Amino acid sequence: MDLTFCEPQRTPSSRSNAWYETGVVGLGRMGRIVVDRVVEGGHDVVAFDVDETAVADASDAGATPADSLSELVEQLGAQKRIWLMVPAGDAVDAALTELEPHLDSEDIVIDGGNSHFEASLRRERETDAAYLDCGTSGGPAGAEHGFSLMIGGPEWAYETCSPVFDAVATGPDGHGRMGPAGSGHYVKMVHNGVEYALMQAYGEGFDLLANGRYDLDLEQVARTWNNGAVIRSWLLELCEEAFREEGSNLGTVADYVAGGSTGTWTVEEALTQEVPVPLIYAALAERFGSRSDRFSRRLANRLRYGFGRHEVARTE
Ligand SMILES: NC(=O)C1=CN([C@@H]2O[C@H](COP(=O)(O)OP(=O)(O)OC[C@H]3O[C@@H](n4cnc5c(N)ncnc54)[C@H](O)[C@@H]3O)[C@@H](O)[C@H]2O)C=CC1
Ligand SMILES: O=C(CO)[C@H](O)[C@H](O)COP(=O)(O)O
Repeated sequence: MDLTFCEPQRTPSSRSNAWYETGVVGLGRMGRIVVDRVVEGGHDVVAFDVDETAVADASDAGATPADSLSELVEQLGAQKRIWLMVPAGDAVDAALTELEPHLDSEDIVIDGGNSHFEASLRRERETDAAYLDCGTSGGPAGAEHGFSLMIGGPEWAYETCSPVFDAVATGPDGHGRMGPAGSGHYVKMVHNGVEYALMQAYGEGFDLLANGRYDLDLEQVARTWNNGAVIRSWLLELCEEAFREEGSNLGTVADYVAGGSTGTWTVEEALTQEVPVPLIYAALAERFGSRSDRFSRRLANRLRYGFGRHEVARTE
């Protein structure tokens, strides 16, 4: 396995450990939490989103509003630190393209979204600023306790931004520099693969309990497991919450799971590295399989008739 990413050769002409202002771009579910926690941490924030209402709300929460990216840059002054929390993909490139004429090697851009690590490597090469790829975990629930931040990029930039990472994360232990450019988003990609597999494992266990020999209260099972059991976890607490709010049979919750991009990247990378990840792949396949009638199951149904004259189950 050869995963030798090059450390960026650029270094700023002068370093500063002082924290100035943080620009936050993208004020949705996650970006707004970044704003709130940075403000609560005693730092100044300049906030921009293409959605004017989101900017006004962030302003009410103590951020300085910006009507455009160029206004955000003007308000930040020298040594800009800009945290992108926009959807992965085109929105990141669009923001960077607009920011780029205003950036130099003293500036730092943090991408806190779920970007593919190879896109982050490209962006790190293309920008004049120091680029930190920051995998973010904790979801909107992180508003209260903070996120877990997995960060890749130059060490000086990571150290410079540490006060703000302390504020956005659960604390100093809630963030870490994983390594050079790309490594933050690489670790987050694998994190999401693990997330898929854990969700699948809990799902299968509760499926058997829901359809097994006993009439069980699954909220009670989850609560009991969450108190001291080997398999206790935050995802299991979310299972407990789901059964409490939806009932043991999950009520009207559909047999359909959206998402899938980060799990797909994990499986693709595992194939490239020839590392077996059968659980993560199975979880991803189950997710894809939830989106339509399973052709493979329908064919198996018909093939049993072919070889054994077993009755074919039909929809009508
Ligand atoms: N929601 C979650 O649980 C988690 C999300 N993430 C990642 O964080 C990133 C943001 O996710 P969310 O906050 O959930 O998305 P969201 O959809 O709630 O918010 C995205 C915000 O970005 C704004 N936006 C889009 N393009 C923009 C642009 N060019 N300039 C300025 N603003 C722009 C939108 O108006 C919106 O307010 C994504 O990459 C996501 O994958 C990471 C971990 C957990
Ligand atoms: O990163 C996350 C959690 O850790 C996000 O919630 C992400 O959207 C989850 O991935 P998917 O949408 O594929 O389920």
